[in-house]
Amino acid sequence: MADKSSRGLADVVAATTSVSDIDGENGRLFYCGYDIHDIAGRISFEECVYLLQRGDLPQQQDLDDFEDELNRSRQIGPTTEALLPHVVRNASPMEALRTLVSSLSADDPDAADSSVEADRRKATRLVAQLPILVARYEAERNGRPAVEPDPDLGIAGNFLWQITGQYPSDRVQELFDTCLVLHADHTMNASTFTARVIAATLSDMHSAITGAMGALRGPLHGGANEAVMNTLASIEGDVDAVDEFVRAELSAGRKLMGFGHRVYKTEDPRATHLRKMSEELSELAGDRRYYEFSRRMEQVVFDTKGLYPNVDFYAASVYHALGIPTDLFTPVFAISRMSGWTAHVIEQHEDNRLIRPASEYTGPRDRRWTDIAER
Ligand SMILES: CC(=O)SCCNC(=O)CCNC(=O)[C@H](O)C(C)(C)COP(=O)(O)OP(=O)(O)OC[C@H]1O[C@@H](n2cnc3c(N)ncnc32)[C@H](O)[C@@H]1OP(=O)(O)O
Ligand SMILES: O=C([O-])CC(=O)C(=O)O
Repeated sequence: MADKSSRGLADVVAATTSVSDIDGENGRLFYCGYDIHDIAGRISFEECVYLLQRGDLPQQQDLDDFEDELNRSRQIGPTTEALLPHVVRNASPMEALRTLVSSLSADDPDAADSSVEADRRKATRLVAQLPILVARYEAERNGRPAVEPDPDLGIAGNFLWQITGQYPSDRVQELFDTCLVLHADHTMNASTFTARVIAATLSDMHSAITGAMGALRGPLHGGANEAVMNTLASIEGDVDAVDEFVRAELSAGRKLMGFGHRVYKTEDPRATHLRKMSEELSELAGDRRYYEFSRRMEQVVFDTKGLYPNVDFYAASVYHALGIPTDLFTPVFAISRMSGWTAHVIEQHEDNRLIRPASEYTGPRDRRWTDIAER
């Protein structure tokens, strides 16, 4: 007989992993044993991807080789190229990207192979291809040719260059790079769990990642960063209007996106970094409005509900200050989380068992069939 169900699988250990770990009571996050406070701002996103997918930080030569491999892996195949204009016309960014990511398998030489070596090659390609797909989406919907990636820039710098058309300063590149590091992995969050469930049927990497994209999109998960920005932008007036807005939302029983977390009982350690980055980038952009609104909102939500901001909260004002369009915020999350998802799929395939939990039946029992004419 199975244990009683845990609503939303809270506190259920659904997998073993050596990719990341969280101490929710003390607000700590670790990637492969490294404290996020120790590595954020010190390792590049490329190093972080290497760490998550291979378990150790790279030596300089490993990193150089890995960066070369990423640069060579950006190309989008003909199937996805052909599909791109159609989905851009008819679908919002996360819908379009979910479909485009799925289509990448059609031209992937390792599509049908789920060996560790093939999974690693596909993981590298997916990490390199997704930022290009987002940039291509943005160019296509604005009816302009895509900006070519600059070989001197890393993933973070290139993305900003391709999206905004402006060459980012070293400091702006560093800050966005740190954002990508901060979002890279987070144990058994909903999208990673989805990816692992799919991988555990011995399905392929692209199927698992397509499912993860679908799970990330929801506003209770990665979609919250876009919702936060829409909330901030909807508040009219000066910073004092935030108090009234928050109280009205909470007393109407509505959730404020960007607050609360299933695991953290204290501040999300990623929010600590993003808050500082939001202030610095707002200064650089010469517009502190959304940073100050965010600070006030954080204070009022804490005073009224005792809730802390999660990773999505300050990400909103950070991405806005970087000039990223609001509906690309969740795609940016996906660009980063691709590193964690792919690492988990590799880990699942390396030591697989089908994931098939039990359920607790709550419907009626012992019913008797009656003919349709008599129901
Ligand atoms: C990358 C990420 O995915 S981070 C999370 C991004 N999502 C969001 O920011 C959406 C807003 N937050 C939430 O909906 C939740 O806090 C979640 C989904 C993150 C966590 O959910 P759960 O652990 O299931 O908590 P649950 O939704 O049951 O909330 C517990 C209580 O706190 C309240 N609560 C939780 N979050 C919020 C919020 N953001 N605003 C207002 N109230 C909240 C709930 O209403 C509930 O109150 P009740 O017990 O009086 O009914
Ligand atoms: O862990 C979670 O449930 C959500 C989260 O913060 C993330 O995926 O980064």
